[in-house]
Amino acid sequence: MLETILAVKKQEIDRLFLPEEQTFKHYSLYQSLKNSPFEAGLIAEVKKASPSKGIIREDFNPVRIAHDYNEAGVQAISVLTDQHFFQGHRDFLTNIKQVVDVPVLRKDFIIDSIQVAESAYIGADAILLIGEALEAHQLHELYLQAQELGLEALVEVHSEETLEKVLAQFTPEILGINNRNLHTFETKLSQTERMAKLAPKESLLVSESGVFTYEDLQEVVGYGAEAVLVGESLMRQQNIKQGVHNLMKGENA
Ligand SMILES: O=C(O)c1ccccc1NCC(=O)[C@H](O)[C@H](O)COP(=O)(O)O
Repeated sequence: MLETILAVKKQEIDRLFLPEEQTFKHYSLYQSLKNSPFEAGLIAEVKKASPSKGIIREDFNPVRIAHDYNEAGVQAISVLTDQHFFQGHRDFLTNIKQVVDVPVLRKDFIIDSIQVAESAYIGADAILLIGEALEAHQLHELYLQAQELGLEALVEVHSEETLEKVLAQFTPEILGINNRNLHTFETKLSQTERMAKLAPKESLLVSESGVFTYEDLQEVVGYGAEAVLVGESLMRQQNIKQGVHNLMKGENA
């Protein structure tokens, strides 16, 4: 699946145009996650559909969802901007940026410098860079480009092999462990346990995918995660604010 997504992404890049320049207020993802009042920082995702689950939320108003996340006290909002596989759009991010005062992460498959520039143009505070999608030197170049443009990067890896490859090049400030294997879609929270042992102490560790409940949150925090990235579980909640509360504090709190 990852190869298919990247092949489509390359075609999109050939047709990509930059939108008009706008000014946006910036928020730091790292600082926001570090200062979370919960047991871990929460990056709450705006995600209508996915290759592994199909449509996740029929009643999908991205700005309303992001507004509710913001009111619920999340530390950051992740916005899927990929259209083809996730039914996202880059305009979702720009529109969301107008109504929230937390950092906004652009969730897409970034493999080219023009997409990093585009991310700054559309108002992202941070971008996702996927270790499995890039050579380590390319990833580092895009990371440095993002920094020059005032963006942070969440550097995501799934396997030990990819983590070693990235760390041989540089130490990311924010390191995501994706519990989902992007080739098979198998998702195990124990991936965070395995990978946390190899992660540098200096990196802020984010556990991504497959976190559904407060018990799941406690499990990955126990493995060393300082933040979680959650999509499906929150997107299936009718009441988003209650969903954030239940996830971060437990249903009986
Ligand atoms: O979610 C998918 O099916 C997927 C498939 C292929 C590549 C990436 C995919 N997801 C991106 C993500 O990393 C998740 O949206 C994110 O970590 C949240 O996961 P979840 O809480 O399990 O929705």
